[in-house]
Amino acid sequence: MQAVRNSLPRHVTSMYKNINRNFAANTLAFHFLPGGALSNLEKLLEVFCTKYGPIIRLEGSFGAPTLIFVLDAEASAQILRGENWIPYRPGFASLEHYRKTIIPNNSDQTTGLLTEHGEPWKKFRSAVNPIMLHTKTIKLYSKILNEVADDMIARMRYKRNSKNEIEGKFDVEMNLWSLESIGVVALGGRLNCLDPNLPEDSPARKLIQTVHDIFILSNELDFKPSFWRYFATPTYKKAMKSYAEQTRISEYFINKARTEYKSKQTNDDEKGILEKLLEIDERVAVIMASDMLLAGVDTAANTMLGILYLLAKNPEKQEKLREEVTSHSGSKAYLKACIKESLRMMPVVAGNLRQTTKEYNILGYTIPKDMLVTFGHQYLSLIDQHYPKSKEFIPERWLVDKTDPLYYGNAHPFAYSPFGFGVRSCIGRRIAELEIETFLAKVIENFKVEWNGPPVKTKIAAINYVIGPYHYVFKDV
Ligand code: HEM
Repeated sequence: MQAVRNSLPRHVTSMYKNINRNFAANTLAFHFLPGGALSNLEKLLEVFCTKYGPIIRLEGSFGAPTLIFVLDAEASAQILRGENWIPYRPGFASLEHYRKTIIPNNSDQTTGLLTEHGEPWKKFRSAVNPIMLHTKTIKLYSKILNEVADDMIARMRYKRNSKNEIEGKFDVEMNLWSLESIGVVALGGRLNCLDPNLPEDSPARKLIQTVHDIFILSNELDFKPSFWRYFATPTYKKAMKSYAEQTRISEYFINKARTEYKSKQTNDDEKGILEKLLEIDERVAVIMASDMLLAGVDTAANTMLGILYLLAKNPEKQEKLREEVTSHSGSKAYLKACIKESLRMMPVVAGNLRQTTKEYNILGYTIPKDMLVTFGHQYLSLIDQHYPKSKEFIPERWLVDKTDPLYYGNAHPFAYSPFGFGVRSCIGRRIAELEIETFLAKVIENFKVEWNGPPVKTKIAAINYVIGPYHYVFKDV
């Protein structure tokens, strides 16, 4: 059996090298491709797949690892299932370095879901799963997430100009909403990110700034070429400071929440995620809170940016959603379908990643042990073979029955994977869905969303970002 093909024409090999120079260990970093737009990546993968087949090897260079692209749903299924005992997903290298080497006496301590692998990851995940994935506990946040959504709607009205556009950077606005939302879960209370009069020196404002800095800095260190592994670069120093600051402020909020919990008697049914995590171990609570703040802000914010864009471009679908939302029937079927469809077309994570723990022989290729493999689910969910009329926003495909050619169940189940797969899939999925459902329903109830400009641009850094200029228009319903 031949090892994964790498007998490529010279120009393609050199293009690969360019790619790999910018490729870091945990995800795709294709923003440097000409134009930096996501469509380029899709086109590139389409060309690769047609020319070289569904399994492609990108040779590593300049310290970046070699990467295998899997662009076949069944092959993805075989590897992801084969790796589902203790999945190894490398990444967040600078954060891992901070948690394992910079924090004193921490080398033998668990550091959390984003930075652990193997048995330590499994132990941590087993401890937090029953709390983080408990439907009843998640539902406790409905009321407060409604309040956050109401406040965000008020903020949007306040920020709107005479043309019904939001002044300033709309992505930052969405980040404030998502940080406020995940803050109530991770830190047990409101951060007041949405308050225009929040004092400059408040811990909340510092946390907002620190989380923002971390997104920028970790992207620089983890996904772009950098010498921080050899010496302390200025970006490295800033990142270490930000990681420390985030831990310090998280501890501050958690201690505050702990004091409040102590003064009131709550029965088990009313205890939220933070309260329950604190009962396991304060360390676990602080780490989990930090990871929620890191993993839960840009992801939810960019998902919202994508959904609002797709609904703006499909006014009749938006109207249908508005009918459901304003009927107050309690049904969320179309709302959920719109979110699923949006995550199919504009998923925030383009490709899941695993490091193989054994050799695989698939489709005539050998994928050795210890290879980084990325599964191109965004590519797969945008081809007609899996989703007919794949480039069209059709939420109905998630609702129709088997007899309809659009029925989503006709697609291979591994063609769609916005929250990852198996035991290592997104632990914040239910929280994210509740946040997004709550806020999206309010937006559609209050505003007719339009897009007044050329097609939206996206870029891939650690995740898919919807980038400006933002041409959203929010007219009163
Ligand atoms: C729409 C929003 C979100 C999307 C699309 C998303 C997507 C993902 C994906 C694809 C993964 C990798 C899964 C895998 O490797 O199989 C992941 C992991 C993770 N996500 Fe999310 N996520 C979202 C929101 C959130 C939120 C709100 C939180 C906060 C609780 C969160 C916390 C995490 C954590 C901690 C992990 C690592 C899990 C582990 O390794 O065990 N995510 N997410």
